[in-house]
Amino acid sequence: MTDFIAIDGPAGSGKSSVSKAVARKLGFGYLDTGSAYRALAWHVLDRGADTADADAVLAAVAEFPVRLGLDPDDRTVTVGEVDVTDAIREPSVSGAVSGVARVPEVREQVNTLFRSLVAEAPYPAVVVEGRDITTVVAPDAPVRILLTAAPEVRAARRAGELAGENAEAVAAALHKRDASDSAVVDFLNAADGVEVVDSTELDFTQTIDAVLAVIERIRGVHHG
Ligand SMILES: Nc1ncnc2c1ncn2[C@@H]1O[C@H](COP(=O)(O)OP(=O)(O)O)[C@@H](O)[C@H]1O
Ligand SMILES: Nc1ccn([C@@H]2O[C@H](COP(=O)(O)OP(=O)(O)O)[C@@H](O)[C@H]2O)c(=O)n1
Repeated sequence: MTDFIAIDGPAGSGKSSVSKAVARKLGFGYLDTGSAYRALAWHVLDRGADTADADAVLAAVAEFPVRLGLDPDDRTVTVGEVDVTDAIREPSVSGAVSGVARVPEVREQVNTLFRSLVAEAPYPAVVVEGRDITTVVAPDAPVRILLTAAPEVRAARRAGELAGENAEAVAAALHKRDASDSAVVDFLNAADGVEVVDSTELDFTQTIDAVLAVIERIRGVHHG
């Protein structure tokens, strides 16, 4: 059985970059669950529909040929024949994604996909990051981490990535998305047994080391 290393947290807390680095370091797979929600939002928009329309979202998810890899060095995402890797990071998709994430049938369908990708993974473990991995997708995972950082620090990191975008607009969009998303699943408070890593005062390398320390401690305890 492939182990889940479950990591949740709000936007810009470092989930993707830190999880990827940890997976590389340990020779594990990496699954960015947010990219599935983003790809579905892209798919809804591509069909000329609105993600606020739950019926349109359900129609789109019924025909949603998404492909996600587990290689931490290849973040390619495709929908059918279309490579959407870059398009799903566009502000238009970020602004629309919470609409698809709030539809329960969508969550069930993508969760089934995530569990089967991990079950069939050619890795001893997969670092799976998102919002509800520690609580819904893999509540029994041996390692469960909530990665947090102060809101202004998260907004500044995301604005730094989106060069050319207005920093205040990026911050406002990020906080609005967190508010919508946290009404669906709680990723601001750690569930019982979930370890908190707060990266507010840590640089990137220190954050990776903090996550590795949690994994090594828990897996060390489990496997002697
Ligand atoms: N501890 C940290 N210190 C400084 N920058 C960081 C830290 N962790 C992540 N970053 C940077 O912040 C940005 C957002 O991180 P990302 O991994 O995309 O977050 P998330 O997946 O949670 O939205 C990236 O540019 C990343 O390199
Ligand atoms: N497990 C997950 C992962 C993402 N999502 C949704 O997908 C969106 C994009 O997730 P993401 O992880 O790519 O976002 P960032 O934190 O990278 O900005 C979130 O804003 C949520 O709406 C979710 O609902 N559950």
